[in-house]
Amino acid sequence: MSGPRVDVKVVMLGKENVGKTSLVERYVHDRFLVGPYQNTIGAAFVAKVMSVGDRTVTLGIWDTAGSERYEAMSRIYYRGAKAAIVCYDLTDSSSFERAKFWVKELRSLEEACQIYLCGTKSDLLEEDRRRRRVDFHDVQDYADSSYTSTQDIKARLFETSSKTGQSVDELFQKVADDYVSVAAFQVMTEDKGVDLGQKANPYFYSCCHH
Ligand SMILES: Nc1nc2c(ncn2[C@@H]2O[C@H](COP(=O)(O)OP(=O)(O)OP(=O)(O)O)[C@@H](O)[C@H]2O)c(=O)[nH]1
Repeated sequence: MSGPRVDVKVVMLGKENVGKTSLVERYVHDRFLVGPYQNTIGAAFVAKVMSVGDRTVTLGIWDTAGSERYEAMSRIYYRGAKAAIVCYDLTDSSSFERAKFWVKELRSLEEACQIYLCGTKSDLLEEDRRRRRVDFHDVQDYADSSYTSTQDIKARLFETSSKTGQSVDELFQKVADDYVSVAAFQVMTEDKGVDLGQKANPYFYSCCHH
C-alpha cells in the first residue's frame, strides 16, 4: 500500500534539544510529552492533512536529529524541501548561531525552500523574561537581511511554545498557506508565459509581504 500523498515536504532543522520533536508532537498530536529527554536518532517522518481554503494539503514533515553527529544525514532530508522550519531555543544564544548555519546551507543549496525561523520555548520567558538570550529584533533584522548581493534570506519568524501551544498551529498553517500561494502563482505564470527569470525567486515575489 502506498503512503499518504505528500504535497509539501517540510524539514525541521536546528541544534539538539531546541524542541523540534516537541513542536511536531504539539502540532500533529496536540500534546506535550514530559519525562526524560530523548534525542532523535537520524530522522522521523510524520504526515498531516490540513485545509487551506477549499484545498486539502498534506504536509510531510521530516524531523531531523539536531546532534552534529547526524549533520550529514540532515542534508539528505532537506533536499527538495519546500519549507524548512529552522528552530532555535529562545533561552540559548548558541542555538541561534546553529540556526544561522542551517539558513546559510539552505540558501546556497535549496534556493526555492522557504525558511521559517522558529524561536522555541517561549513559555520559559513568560515565567522569567530575563531568560531570553535571543532578541526578537535581532532575528527579524537577520531574517530580512541579504545573503548575497542578489539574494535575500527572507525568512519568516515565529516564536512558539510547544508546552502551551502558543503560535504552533499558526506556524504550520502559514507553511501550508504559503505553499498554496506559490503553487497558484506558478500555475498563473505558466498559463500566461511570464518569464520567471525576471525574478530571482518567484516564491518571494508572490508571498512575502512585510
Ligand atoms: N518549557 C519548554 N520545554 C520544551 C519546549 N519544547 C521542548 N522542550 C523541552 O526541551 C527538550 C528537548 O525537546 P525535543 O523536542 O526533544 O528537542 P529536539 O530539538 O527534537 O532534540 P533532538 O532530537 O536532540 O534534535 C525536552 O526536554 C522538551 O521537553 C517548550 O516549548 N517549552
